[in-house]
Amino acid sequence: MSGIAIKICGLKTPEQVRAAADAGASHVGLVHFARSPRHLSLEDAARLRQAVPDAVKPVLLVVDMPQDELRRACEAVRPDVVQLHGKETPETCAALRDVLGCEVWKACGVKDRAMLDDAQRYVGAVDMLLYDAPAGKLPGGQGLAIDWSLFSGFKHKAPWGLAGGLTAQNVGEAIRQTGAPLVDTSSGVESAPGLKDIEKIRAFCRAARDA
Ligand SMILES: O=C(O)c1ccccc1N[C@@H]1O[C@H](COP(=O)(O)O)[C@@H](O)[C@H]1O
Repeated sequence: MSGIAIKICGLKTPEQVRAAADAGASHVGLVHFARSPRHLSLEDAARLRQAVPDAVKPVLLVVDMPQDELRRACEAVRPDVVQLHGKETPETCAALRDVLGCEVWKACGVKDRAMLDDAQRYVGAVDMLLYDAPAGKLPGGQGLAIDWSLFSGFKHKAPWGLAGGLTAQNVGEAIRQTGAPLVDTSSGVESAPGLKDIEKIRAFCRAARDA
């Protein structure tokens, strides 16, 4: 069995959190972004966070949230990780990392080698770079895959993870092609936008662990 880290994002119920944890997820994502079909109020996110077992890290996903608001959100939800999925600059990320008292991950949209090179501006400012497809109508959660061949021969200078359109069917190939140490999925384990499917969560975790 591989030691790959697995994040299942956009969970809404304690049953889904338990299913992800039992299936071997290392991280579960709680989305606080009003335009997302996976949005949770801070009250609901704080309640759901209590259902996360100690062995699993809760990740609070936000988009371009002002520092003071995000600090208060973290006090309420107590995540182990904040995932910044907007246009936050390296300077903003570094400042947040200083004040939040938890890990800070930056999602970077990449569709070509120039965008991958540009994302390296965040090295040193964040705890992990999470590569995703570039923003479309929404900044993420779009089910769009990256061209994995971009990572071929790329020398990573910081911890990193792979997101974007990952499913039980393609995650094994994605891991083999990219060597990603962490994989992250949201829409790939749903039966409709915002509706998680527990069987798909189990199948995704199995496929990632078996890769
Ligand atoms: O999940 C969302 O609704 C979302 C909203 C705004 C920003 C990011 C969001 N999700 C993250 O996007 C990537 C890729 O998701 P997908 O697997 O392609 O659906 C992942 O990190 C999600 O956590």
